[in-house]
Amino acid sequence: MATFTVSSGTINSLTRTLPLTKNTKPHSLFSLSISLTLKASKFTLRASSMSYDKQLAAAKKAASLAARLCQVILLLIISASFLKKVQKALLQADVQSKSDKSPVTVADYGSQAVVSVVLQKELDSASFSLVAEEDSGDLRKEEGKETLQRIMKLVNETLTSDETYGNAPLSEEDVLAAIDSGRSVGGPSGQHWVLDPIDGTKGFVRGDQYAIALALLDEGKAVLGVLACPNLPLSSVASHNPQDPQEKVGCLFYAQVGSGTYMQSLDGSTPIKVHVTDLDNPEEAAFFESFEAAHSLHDLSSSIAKKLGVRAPPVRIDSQAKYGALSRGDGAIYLRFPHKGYREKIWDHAAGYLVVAEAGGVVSDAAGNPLDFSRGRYLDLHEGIIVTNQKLMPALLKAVKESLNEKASSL
Ligand SMILES: Nc1ncnc2c1ncn2[C@@H]1O[C@H](COP(=O)(O)O)[C@@H](O)[C@H]1OP(=O)(O)O
Ligand SMILES: [Mg+2]
Ligand SMILES: [Mg+2]
Ligand SMILES: [Mg+2]
Repeated sequence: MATFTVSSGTINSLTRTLPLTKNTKPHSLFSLSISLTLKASKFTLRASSMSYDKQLAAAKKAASLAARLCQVILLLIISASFLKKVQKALLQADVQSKSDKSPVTVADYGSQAVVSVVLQKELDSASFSLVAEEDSGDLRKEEGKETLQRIMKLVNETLTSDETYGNAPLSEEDVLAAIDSGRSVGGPSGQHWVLDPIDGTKGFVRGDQYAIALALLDEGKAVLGVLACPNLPLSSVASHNPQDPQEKVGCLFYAQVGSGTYMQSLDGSTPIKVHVTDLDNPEEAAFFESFEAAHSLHDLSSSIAKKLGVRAPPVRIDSQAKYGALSRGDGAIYLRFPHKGYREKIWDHAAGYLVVAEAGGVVSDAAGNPLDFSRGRYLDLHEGIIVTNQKLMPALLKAVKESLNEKASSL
């Protein structure tokens, strides 16, 4: 039946527009089979989980290739510290500052261009919509010319490393256009890709954790989430020994709505299904927070952890790698409380959200409301974001509420 390829979002909008009157005879509608799907929520789920396989394959390919580009640049940046002054200065030009003072690198731009090109090559580019962090403004300026050439070279090398793309190099203009395809404003209808080409740029530049985070929204809901975490160990972060050269790093997490979360190595091992921890005693919980104190109030997190009775110190890592690590049970709680005035963006959470939700976890704002990705480029939130499993969430919400009240009354 044709409706098997229709997503639940499309079914909802179709049924909204069907001319249903009290005289409508069930058999007269093109598909009262569609209205049956509304009753049969199981079918709707199956339809939605079956519908995104092609997009998932494209998203995994795009994120893996972008990760390859980032790791090449990271090696150069790290080795720059061993090079002579001139080369060092050249490579430091790879890291620049945006108007909001946050860093951006040739890898952020290159990753965004690669993901945009791969998705458009693999899927129907006519209906392509991408909400992404970077834009080409600075690269179009006179002083951005050299950087742009470098990005173009890196993007072309990355794409030709995949034999399916042959050898048709992109021009500077193609690269600029690919980056700027990320200017979509998203919203509640239709399908939109959501990309953070490097989430955790500060971690990337330090050689620590970062992620390429790619999600697909359908009718405002996250239906696919892919997180490539090139520096995340394949084993638990809790037992990871960074001095051990035998320990493998490079994880690819992916989730499709209704189908669970899987992890494989970035170099292509067999995927394994992952699940959040089933811990119910907060005293044994490990909790994640930002490495950067400027990104999240560490004092507030420690007050919450104390109320819960958490004994272990926080695990501080950059980027949505925290969502990936939590989805496989490396830790039980992730707390994020940005400083006043900071507005969270959808690309910083959409992929991580689905990876955790499909692994059995819960992601909400500090008041317990689900995250709403349908409102454009920003997330409108109450205070912060909290993530844990179903069992720990009630106690966590209570501790968060108490700590926020204490903070408010101390001001
Ligand atoms: N002042 C800020 N407060 C909160 N988050 C921020 C701030 N500045 C940048 N970010 C974003 O926070 C995320 C990383 O946070 P963390 O590693 O602390 O979880 C990144 O998405 C980063 O953007 P970017 O994607 O540019 O790195
Ligand atoms: Mg940034
Ligand atoms: Mg980010
Ligand atoms: Mg980013």
